[in-house]
Amino acid sequence: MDNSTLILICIAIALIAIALIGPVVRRREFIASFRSFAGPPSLPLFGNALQLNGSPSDFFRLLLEWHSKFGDTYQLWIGLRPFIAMADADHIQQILKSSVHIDKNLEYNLLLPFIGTGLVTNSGPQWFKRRKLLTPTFHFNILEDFIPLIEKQCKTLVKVLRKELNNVTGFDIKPYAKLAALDTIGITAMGCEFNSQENSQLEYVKALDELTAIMQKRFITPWLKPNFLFNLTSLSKRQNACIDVIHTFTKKVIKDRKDNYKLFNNQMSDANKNEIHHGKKYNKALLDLLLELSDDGKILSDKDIQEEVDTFMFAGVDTSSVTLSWMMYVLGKHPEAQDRILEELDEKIPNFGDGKLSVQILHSLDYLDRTIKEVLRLYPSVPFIGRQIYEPLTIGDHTILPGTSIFINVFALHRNEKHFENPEKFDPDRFLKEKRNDQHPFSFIPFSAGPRNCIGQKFAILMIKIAVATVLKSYRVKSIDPEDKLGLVGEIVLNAHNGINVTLEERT
Ligand code: HEM
Repeated sequence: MDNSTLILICIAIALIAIALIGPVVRRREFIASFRSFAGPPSLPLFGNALQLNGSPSDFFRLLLEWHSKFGDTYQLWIGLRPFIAMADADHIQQILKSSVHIDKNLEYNLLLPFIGTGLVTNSGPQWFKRRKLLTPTFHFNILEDFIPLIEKQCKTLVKVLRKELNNVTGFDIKPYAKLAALDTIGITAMGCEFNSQENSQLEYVKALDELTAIMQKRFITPWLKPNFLFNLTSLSKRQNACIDVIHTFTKKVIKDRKDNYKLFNNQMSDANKNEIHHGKKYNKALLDLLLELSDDGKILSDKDIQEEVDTFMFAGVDTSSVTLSWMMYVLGKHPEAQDRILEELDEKIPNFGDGKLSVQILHSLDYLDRTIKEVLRLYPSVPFIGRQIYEPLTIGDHTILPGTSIFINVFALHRNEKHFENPEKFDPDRFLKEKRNDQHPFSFIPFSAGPRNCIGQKFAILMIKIAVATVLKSYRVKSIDPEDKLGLVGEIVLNAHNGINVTLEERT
C-alpha cells in the first residue's frame, strides 16, 4: 500500500469518526440536559413505557402521582421519546404564550388521516394564515344566529332524557350529551340536521362515533401509536372505513351547500338575504362562512374547507359533550348550585324558553358562568396539551433542547395547590371577577391559552349555558359515584371509564 492510499484511508476513518462522534456527543448533551429535571427511573429502550402500561385509569393516576413525587415539571421517556410533563403555570406560560413553540407534538399526527391540515394539526405560517382567516367566523354576531338552533337541540335533549326519569339506579349521561353535541354542531357547523338524538342510526354519526373511539384508544395505547404496528390491526381497517364514510359525507354536504348557497344568493335581493328562503330563514352555518371566505377556491380549496369542517366536528363534539356531562356530574353532587343557577335564571331570564335568548343575556348569567369555569377547572375536558420543541428553551436553570415533547397536564395544573387553595373543593366563587386578578393568568387553561387557544370557546360556553339551563329547568340531577369510583381516563378528552352516572327527577 503506498503512502497516498494510507493517507486517504486515514482521512476516511477520521471523517467517519467525526460523523459518528457528532451525534453521540449531541445525544449525550441532550440526555445530560434532560436529566437535569427530576423524573421516574427509566429503562434503556423502553423508558417508562412499562410502568405506564397498566389500565388507562392507572396510566392517568401514575402521571399525577409522579407530579406529587418529582415536582410540577418532571421528565419521562416513552420508549426513545423524551417528554417534559408540566403542571406549573410559569413554565406553561413560557410554552403557550410563545409564538415560536406553537407546533403540536407527534401524538397529533394520529389525527392526520381524519382532519388533515385543519387548524388543530396545522403548523407554521400556514396555520397562522388560516387562523387569521377563520377567527371572524366565531364572532358574537354569528353566534347570535346559532342560539335558536342550539335551543332546539337542547329541548330535544330534555325530551329524550324523559325516558330515564324512572331509572332510580342511574344511567350514563355521556351518550346523551354526545348526541346532543353532535346534532348542535352538525347544524351550526355544517348546516346538517342529523337528528341523531332521536335516530342515532345515521351512517355518518355511527362512523364519527366509532372513529373517535378508535382515536381515543390509540391515544392511550403506546404500542398502537406507530403506524406500522397500527396498520397490522383490525382497528386500522375500521378506522379507514369510518374515515371513508365521513369524508364522503362531508364532501357531499359541501357540494350541496355550495350549490344551494349560490342558488339562494342569485334568487334573493341583498336586503332579503338573511330573511325568508322557501318559507324558512336561511341559517348560515360555519361552512357557509368558509365558502364565502374561499373566494371560489382562490383562498380556500374544497379540500381546505373539508378539513376545517371535519376539524370543527372533531374538536367540537367530544369536548362539548364531556363538558356537559361533567357539568351534570358536579351539579348532581351540589343541589345548592342547581338552585342558585335556577334563581339566577328566574331573575335574569324570567321567560326562559320563549325563544328570546341573546348572547348578551346569556353573558349576564354570572353564577352559571363561574360554575362552568369551576367544572372545567376540576374536570378539564382536554386534560393534556402537547407541543414539540424545535428551538432550545430555557426554563429556570434548565435548557429544554429540540427533540423534546412537552406534555402539559391541565388536570394536574388545575388541581395544583400552588395555584388554587383547597383545589379539590368545588367553589365557583374562585372565579369572581375580584378574585381572578389574584390568579396566575396561565393557571386556568381549559381552552389552552396564547396564540393556539381554542377558536370555538365562546361558542362552546354558549352551548353549555343553554344546555345546562334547559335541562335544569326540567330536571333535578343527582350523581351516583364519588370521584374515586369514576375511573378517570385522560384520553383526547377527559373520560370516566365507569360512566358519568346520574339520576333525574322531574321538577314540579
Ligand atoms: C367545552 C368545549 C371545548 C373545549 C374544552 C375545547 C378545548 C380546546 C383546547 C384545549 C384546544 C387547544 C388544543 C391543543 O393545543 O392541543 C382547542 C383548540 C381548538 N378548538 Fe376547542 N374546545 C371546545 C370546543 C370547541 C368547539 C365547539 C369548536 C368548534 C366548533 C372548537 C374548535 C377548536 C379548534 C379549531 C382548535 C384549534 C385551534 C388552533 O390550533 O388554532 N373547540 N380547544
